[in-house]
Amino acid sequence: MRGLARARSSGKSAAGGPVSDAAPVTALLRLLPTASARLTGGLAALVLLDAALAPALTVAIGALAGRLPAAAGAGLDSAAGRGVLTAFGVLALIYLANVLMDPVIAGTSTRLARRLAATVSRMTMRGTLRPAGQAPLDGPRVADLLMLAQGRGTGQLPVGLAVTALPRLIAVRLAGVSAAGLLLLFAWWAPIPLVVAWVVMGRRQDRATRRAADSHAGTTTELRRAEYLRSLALEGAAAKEIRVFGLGEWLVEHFTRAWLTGTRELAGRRRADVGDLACLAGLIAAHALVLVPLTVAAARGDLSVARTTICLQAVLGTASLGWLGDLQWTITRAAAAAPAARRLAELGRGAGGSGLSPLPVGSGLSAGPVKAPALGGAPAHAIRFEAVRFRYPDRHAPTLDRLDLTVPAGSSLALVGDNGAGKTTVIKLLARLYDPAAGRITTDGTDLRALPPDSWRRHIAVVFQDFLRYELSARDNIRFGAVDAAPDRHALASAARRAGADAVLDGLPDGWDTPLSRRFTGGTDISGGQWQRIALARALYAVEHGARILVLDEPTAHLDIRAEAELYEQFLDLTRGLTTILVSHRFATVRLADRICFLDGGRVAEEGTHDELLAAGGRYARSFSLQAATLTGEAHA
Ligand SMILES: Nc1ncnc2c1ncn2[C@@H]1O[C@H](COP(=O)(O)OP(=O)(O)OP(=O)(O)O)[C@@H](O)[C@H]1O
Repeated sequence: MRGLARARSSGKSAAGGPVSDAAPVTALLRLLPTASARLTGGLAALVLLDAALAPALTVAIGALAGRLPAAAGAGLDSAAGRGVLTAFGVLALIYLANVLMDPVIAGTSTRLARRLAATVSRMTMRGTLRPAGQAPLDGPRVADLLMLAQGRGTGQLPVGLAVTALPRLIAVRLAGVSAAGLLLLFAWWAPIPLVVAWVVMGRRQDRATRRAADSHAGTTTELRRAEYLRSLALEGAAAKEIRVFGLGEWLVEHFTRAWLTGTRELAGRRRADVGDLACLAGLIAAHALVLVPLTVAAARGDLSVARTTICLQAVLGTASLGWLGDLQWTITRAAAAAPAARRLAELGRGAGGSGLSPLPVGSGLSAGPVKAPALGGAPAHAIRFEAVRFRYPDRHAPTLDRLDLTVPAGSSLALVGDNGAGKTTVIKLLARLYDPAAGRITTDGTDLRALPPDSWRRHIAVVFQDFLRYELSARDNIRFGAVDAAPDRHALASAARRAGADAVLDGLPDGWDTPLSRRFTGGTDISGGQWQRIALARALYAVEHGARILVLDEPTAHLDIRAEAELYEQFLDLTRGLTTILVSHRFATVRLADRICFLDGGRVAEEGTHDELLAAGGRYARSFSLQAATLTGEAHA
């Protein structure tokens, strides 16, 4: 939230783009019609009606009280008595309407709250998914916004609660306004001191609430750490490691520490100071200023019983213009998701928002969509990295530094190098998750930045090192390789067979429909190697639908020796006609490639076939011998 506060003062979104500056409640009010214009309109009408009933009730009580003295001795069948009965009847009707309004308003606001929660999630998801590149999503500021938009800030309440509380707040405020108006029955000046005193007091306390809300949200980096540690303990993914390494107590302790640090400012209660006491004194003085002359006028008979009763109720009613404690607190804390969602919804909008750079001026190519290269967009000749320089935003040193690399179309290239050499980064740049800071990447001479990222990506099928294990059906896991295409049973079966995933599917209780997670009914967990085959099948399904560049980042990492050997046997079949990039530390895998590049210091240090590189006796040859010696040693042991 500190990021938000800074962004507010600079007129920029914490998420990067320019957005309107909106306090939580204002942002919430703007979102409501988006959630449902019909329900918002209906709710506004109900709230206005409800607000009108409050002064009507006050007046009806006054009218009844005013008729009671005349009817006291005359009996109910007298004209005065009938007047009392009529006044009572009207009062009862207004009261009944007042009582009935509550459930109607509650029902309408609950329906609107449901819609709003969906709208906030939709805006957040769309905004987060919009940037074509990954850069706009990196960093703690977006992480803070995401947490707030999901209602996971500390002490934050579900956004729907703001909608259910808001009508009550508005009704109470309007009742305060009408109470102030009724005081005009006594004197034109009577509302002024009470309204001023309550409004000043209310604003003061409201500011203090906002400060507390802002300060607690400002610590979200620490609170996110706490949240992360808690989720590690409570969610299944880390259960094995936590037990094996005995991390349980460490997690509990560090969670507690992060939580307490993060919430310290929130926990610190505000003490009453001189300003508070002055406000209180002003409030007492304002009441005295009105009540004393009101009582005197009533005692002198200058004010009728009915008017006196109405005015006394009205004096008490003006308190609704002041601080409404829990109600305001609830709304402020629940509405915090609204500005965060609005800011996230702006992600990726405007120049540079995609996180990808436009084509440099003078490059000779238009920045708009260009005619796709031959073979439906896949390279017919080569993909080239030309003097590519790239640095991650939070890093000082470049990860790639004047990297020159050629991948001839239809051939396979292996990237090797030490941990952190930049192999995966090369893949990310090729998939345009990031763009180079300098240099360019071309496909048959066309700069990738001249191609719409989405259509370029259709030509690429990737099995990332940390590929996703979707907790969905096996079919969906594979179909996601070409999600826009109509599901094609033959293509699915062919991709599964080529990836060696058919045996995995045969073993599933419900075949293709089995959810690959025990968290879902009928679901099951599968092994790391089996997941790798499913991920490979996903990439091959993309190939079945036209992708011509296949990227395999550590394709054999989870495979057993037999499965690895099988992959080698099938390698030519799997990659035939494709431009293939292999990233691996396993030289047995690497040597299958037509050419091998050894990355070091952000550029290509050695390049050639396996035999050429061995003959050169450089880093590749030394790494290969080391691995071979280790494996031989293991075999002899
Ligand atoms: N999102 C990121 N933000 C900041 N730095 C990153 C990010 N991703 C990678 N890096 C850094 O960039 C460098 C290259 O990482 P990369 O993942 O490309 O290496 P790699 O050669 O694939 O490594 P490995 O063999 O360990 O998989 C590393 O120093 C890494 O810490």
